[in-house]
Amino acid sequence: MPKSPAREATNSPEFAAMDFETPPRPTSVGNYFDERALRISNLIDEELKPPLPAGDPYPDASTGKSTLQKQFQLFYASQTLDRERPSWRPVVYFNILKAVRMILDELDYDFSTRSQANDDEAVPSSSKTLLPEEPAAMWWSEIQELRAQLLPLIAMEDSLATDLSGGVSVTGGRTGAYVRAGWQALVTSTFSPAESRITESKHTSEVVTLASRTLAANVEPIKALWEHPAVKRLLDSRKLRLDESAPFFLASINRLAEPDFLPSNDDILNVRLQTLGVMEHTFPVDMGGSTYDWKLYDVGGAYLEEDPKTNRIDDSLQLFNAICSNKLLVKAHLVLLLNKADLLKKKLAAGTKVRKYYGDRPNVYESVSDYFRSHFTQVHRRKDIAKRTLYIHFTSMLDIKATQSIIANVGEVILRQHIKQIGLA
Ligand SMILES: Nc1nc2c(ncn2[C@@H]2O[C@H](COP(=O)(O)OP(=O)(O)OP(=O)(O)O)[C@@H](O)[C@H]2O)c(=O)[nH]1
Ligand SMILES: [Mg+2]
Repeated sequence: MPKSPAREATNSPEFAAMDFETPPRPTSVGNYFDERALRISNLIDEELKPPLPAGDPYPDASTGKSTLQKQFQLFYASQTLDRERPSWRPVVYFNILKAVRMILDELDYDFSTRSQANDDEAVPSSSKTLLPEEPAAMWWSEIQELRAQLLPLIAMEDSLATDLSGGVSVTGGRTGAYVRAGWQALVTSTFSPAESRITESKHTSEVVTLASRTLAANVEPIKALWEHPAVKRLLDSRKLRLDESAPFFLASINRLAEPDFLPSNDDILNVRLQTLGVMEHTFPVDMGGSTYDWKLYDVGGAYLEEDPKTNRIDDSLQLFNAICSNKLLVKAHLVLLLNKADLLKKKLAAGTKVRKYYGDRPNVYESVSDYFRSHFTQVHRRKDIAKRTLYIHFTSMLDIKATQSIIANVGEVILRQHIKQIGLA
């Protein structure tokens, strides 16, 4: 049987983000907190069970680190974000092309497996997935027609990815485009011999120009594909799992396909572009009248080895454990952002249940988030060698207003600490 292309492209285990193993048991008992910790410690190996609402994004390994970096940039250096705006255009195109290709691949796979099931006499009728009332043949010819129209567009995906990755070819299949430090210069700037320096210019690579034109010529088939009942059915049944950015971009295709399209802040925050290696960002920050350069290091998670047997919360708890007990970080402040809270809310509202050890607790955001938070608090309480204050925020990094207010708070805490240190010096 052919392998599902969409599942191949996103190899994360279902709901792994919410599924975790036993954290270490508390060493002391007796006080309320330890009892509570012990109880929590028994509430492990939990799983969130689908069903998933229509179009709900598939949880992937990317937690939103680069999105946080963009929010910092928006807060502390919005003029640099304005300058970079044109370089996000090909990334938006890439996200659209990838989504279109994944939809078509999954439709192919779905149709071929369903035909196989129906042809196979040995398959019990209950396993046959082709519903008798479904106008399969009709929608299949519609999809084939759309595919033929969209072929020139999806054929550009790889060259666009290579363009964005600055010539880095990505092995292991079409997993996406990767960017590393300086990528924006590759797609938006050009060398001006007359001025002997790198200048911002209107230069756009041929690939990007072609992608823009091809996209403009294909607005209708893209819309028809995205709104097609066969696609909706695949999304509802969770057979089709797209990048989180896909619904956002496909729903706005008219605007994005305009020839003079310039990405908005929301577009820039929504794009999915994997980070390669470590990228350093510098922000000038005013602290008590003097300007300091803050450095933000954005680490790419793409090449981190993930053990498919170790679930993500457990992974995060182990990492947080190492951070709290790391002597080199003893002078660092601890701010823990538990991101994508909007997705957690959405899933719980849609009836997704926290299963197993969660017991009879209410399956609502307040209770579930408190439960997750307490695991980290517990690790911090036991492992923080410097007895620091731990600031924990549940965040939704696509929400500009809320995230900017958190960044302002974090900034204030650091500023206060800094003034204290200067005072003590
Ligand atoms: N719904 C939702 N989506 C988010 C949130 N934060 C980030 N995203 C989206 O998640 C995707 C991945 O975000 P990135 O910031 O690229 O993730 P990353 O951690 O930098 O990933 P790597 O570079 O691969 O390690 C993007 O499409 C973001 O728009 C959030 O709070 N809620
Ligand atoms: Mg990143």
